[in-house]
Amino acid sequence: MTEKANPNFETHLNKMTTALSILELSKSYKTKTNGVKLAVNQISLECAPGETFGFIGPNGAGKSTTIKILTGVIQPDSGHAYIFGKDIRNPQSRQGVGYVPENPYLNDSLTPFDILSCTLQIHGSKPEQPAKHIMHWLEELDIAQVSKKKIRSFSKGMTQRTAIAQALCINPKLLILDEPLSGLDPIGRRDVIQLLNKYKEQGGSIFMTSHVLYDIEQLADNVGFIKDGQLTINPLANNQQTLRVKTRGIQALSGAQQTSHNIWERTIDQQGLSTYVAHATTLHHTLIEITPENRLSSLF
Ligand SMILES: Nc1ncnc2c1ncn2[C@@H]1O[C@H](COP(=O)(O)OP(=O)(O)OP(=O)(O)O)[C@@H](O)[C@H]1O
Repeated sequence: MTEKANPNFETHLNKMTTALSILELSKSYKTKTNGVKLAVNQISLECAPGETFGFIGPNGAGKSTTIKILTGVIQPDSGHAYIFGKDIRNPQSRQGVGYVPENPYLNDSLTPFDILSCTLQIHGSKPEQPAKHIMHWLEELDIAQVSKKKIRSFSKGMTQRTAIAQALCINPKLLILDEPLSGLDPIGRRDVIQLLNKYKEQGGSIFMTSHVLYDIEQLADNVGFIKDGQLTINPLANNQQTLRVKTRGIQALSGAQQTSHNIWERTIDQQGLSTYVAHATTLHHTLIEITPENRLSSLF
């Protein structure tokens, strides 16, 4: 596509400074009953360099469809997207972009070492000592010991680790991650979150989906909530933090639920906290804990 053919050319020029920008992107599918399903409905968003954008929404909301468009797997019906100012219709835009798909498919006759080696070549990435560089990333993902084993013998978690090493080894200018933590055990999840935070600290940009909202809250600077193909940016921006208060006592507390014997829990906003705790104390309750509620979960 030429610049002149793009009706949003002026906006496009402004987007040269963003890691990712999406402008009124739409995609529909034909349904089995000859109908049309609008999977992505005129969505627009921006992810600045060095920013992590969390892209969340329920099953079937349009997340993977958006990611497939960005990664060139499918074409949009209309709209535009740019990676560091390059139109995604140009495959060059994806040079230097690390991608972890949902359920990564890796050629199972290859080894992690082969896969990272091919990936470096495809992206024109030329580390000084390629073998050492590859082993560094396999060590970071804790799969160095199986670097020469074929993927076909791997568990889901090991395959996922290989896909993440593959995305990171090119020193990516942008990471596009579709459920990157799925299939990982708790230690693996913690390690990968640490790696992603390190990548962020070094100025990396991330566009990611996750059903684990806690992970998004840990990593994302901005959040987009998509439902039925429609996107809301930072849906909780003006909401107050809510808190979960747990107390122990015999008497019932108004608004609280008894979750086990003599244990009472209630979600409350910050403003109401002191009154509620004072009320609980009057009724001889002991405060057990106050924890921040996962605010994003309230969107679902
Ligand atoms: N190839 C396809 N053909 C027809 N419909 C499709 C196709 N791919 C996705 N859809 C439909 O488009 C909508 C969006 O699907 P998509 O996979 O983008 O959702 P998602 O947000 O990634 O969901 P999940 O969280 O379950 O992965 C859904 O209604 C889905 O059934």
